[in-house]
Amino acid sequence: MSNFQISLCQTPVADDKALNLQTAKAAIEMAALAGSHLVALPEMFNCPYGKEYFDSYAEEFPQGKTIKLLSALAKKHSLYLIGGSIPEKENTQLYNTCFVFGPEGQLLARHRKVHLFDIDIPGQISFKESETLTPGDTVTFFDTPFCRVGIAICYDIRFPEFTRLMALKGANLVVLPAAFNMTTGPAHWELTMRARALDNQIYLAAISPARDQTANYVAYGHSMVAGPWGNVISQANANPAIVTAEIDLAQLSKIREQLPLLKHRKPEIY
Ligand SMILES: NC(=O)CCC(=O)C(=O)O
Repeated sequence: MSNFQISLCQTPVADDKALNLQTAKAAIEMAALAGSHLVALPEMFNCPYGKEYFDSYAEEFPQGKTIKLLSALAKKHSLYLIGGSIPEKENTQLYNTCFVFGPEGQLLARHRKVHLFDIDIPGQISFKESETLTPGDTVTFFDTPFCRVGIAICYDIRFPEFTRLMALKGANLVVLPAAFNMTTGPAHWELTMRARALDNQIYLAAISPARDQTANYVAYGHSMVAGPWGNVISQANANPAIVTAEIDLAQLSKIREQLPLLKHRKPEIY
């Protein structure tokens, strides 16, 4: 099969974890009804994005409430469910983790954010994930009957080598649960997603929470799918939304034949 449909659920995130789960469940159900084969949620979709929240919202695999819900929903709707990310606890460590479940409800992948978001732009935004979170250390994929899918989380996308590795290992789609902010979002969100898609001639799907101006960390929104030509296929604004797009693998192959960027690399020189 060379075409399949994906949906990105740009859900709002509240302080109330149970409400966040209800919101995610309703969005996944809508995406399933729309006929999507793969559905994805935003970064930290069950928890406000702030280091003071991570520990109390964190869950352990496999018994965590969010984790069990994601597995059950993937099975119920028989789809690939990329569970955004949640704070995950293992022993005493906390991670920013994406759990991926397949159509039988089975765990297919677990990506722990590798590049922690530690930035300081005076007067605008300061954030230090490394004060509470431990980084992961793997490049993460899973296989579907459609194509291989790579997973990264938000700031991971800033590092071109990371996405390039996924493309070289055969990922045709990279899914990125993310939460850019109101400083870097307008400046870099679309540019970065399109650049990673174009350089690697892949589809790139980035999913943000909806914007909440009253939150401590205001997410940019604008969940989007970029294509292998570097084009924007579909993009939300800042409001809650479900972004649906067709992934056309024949088109991807055609672009790679006509403009064989990956074949023309000279790694022996660089
Ligand atoms: N949650 C994150 O990793 C935020 C990354 C971000 O905003 C950026 O500009 O990069």
